[in-house]
Amino acid sequence: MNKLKGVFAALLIPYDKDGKVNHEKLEKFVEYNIEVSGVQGLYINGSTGEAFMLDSEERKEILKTVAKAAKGRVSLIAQVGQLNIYKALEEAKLAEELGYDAISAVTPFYYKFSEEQILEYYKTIAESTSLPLIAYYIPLLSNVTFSMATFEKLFKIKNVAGVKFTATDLYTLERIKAKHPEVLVYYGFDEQELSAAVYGIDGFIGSTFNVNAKRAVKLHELVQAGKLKEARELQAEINDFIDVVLANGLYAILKEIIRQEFDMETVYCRLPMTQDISKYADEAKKIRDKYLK
Ligand SMILES: CC(=O)N[C@@H]([C@@H](O)[C@H](O)[C@H](O)CO)[C@@H](O)CC(=O)C(=O)O
Repeated sequence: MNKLKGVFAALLIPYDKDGKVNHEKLEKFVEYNIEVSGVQGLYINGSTGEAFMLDSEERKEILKTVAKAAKGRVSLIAQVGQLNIYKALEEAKLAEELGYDAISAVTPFYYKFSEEQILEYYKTIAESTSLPLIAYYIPLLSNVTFSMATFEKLFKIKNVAGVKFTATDLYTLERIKAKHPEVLVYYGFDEQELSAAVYGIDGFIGSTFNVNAKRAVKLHELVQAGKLKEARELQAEINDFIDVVLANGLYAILKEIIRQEFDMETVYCRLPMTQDISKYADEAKKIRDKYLK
């Protein structure tokens, strides 16, 4: 399970102007994450990958390209959750065949599913492969909130090994870790890494780790060593960076920073996101020079 601990970037995806995934540039994005940013793992087809705007074939091709580019250097988690559970099962099977270390699945959204229906969704996906499954809990975007009782039922499902906890309810976070030390818990708000790390959680999954993972790894180490004053100072340094990134356009700035590293042609976001991010180039260069050199 150690392969599943640490700092994972929620991988950004370079799209072309026509909305197609640019796989040649995607390999570069993977290279940058591993060799420059210093990630310990990659979380594929999550929110940051704009994956909920893709069809299953596009998501499968991304899983293949990332596995090929990573060459076993870092751990890989494939997010397969979606409303079409049959496609989720296909993607989960593919991830297992490609040698991914785990699968993950966002809570089913849009329709008001009952607790029983949500647990059945997780059971169906979890039993479809031998891989550990990390539930992707993000009430902010999914509109699905679990009680502690629901989390307890979720963790009883065979192969459910953890939760990617992207919420500010640190009371529940602490209760999960205190009552289920065997469950892998990842925190999802990069700007609050310190607040979660003190509860002894296992890892972090986030967008800014595509370019700033080294600091997140260091912050985790400082907390584990009990050096909280230094950890607070580092979180402040990280948040100075996150402040300007959020103020300018999260995905745009982060994608531009990677693009500039390899002097690649323009990359895009996927509609309905703001597609053309080239106007952020100057700001991204300033941010990169100030915070990432
Ligand atoms: C709502 C959201 O996008 N949250 C991000 C954070 O990394 C977030 O971008 C960061 O904390 C800056 O606010 C991640 O939790 C999302 C994530 O891990 C994913 O893309 O699957």
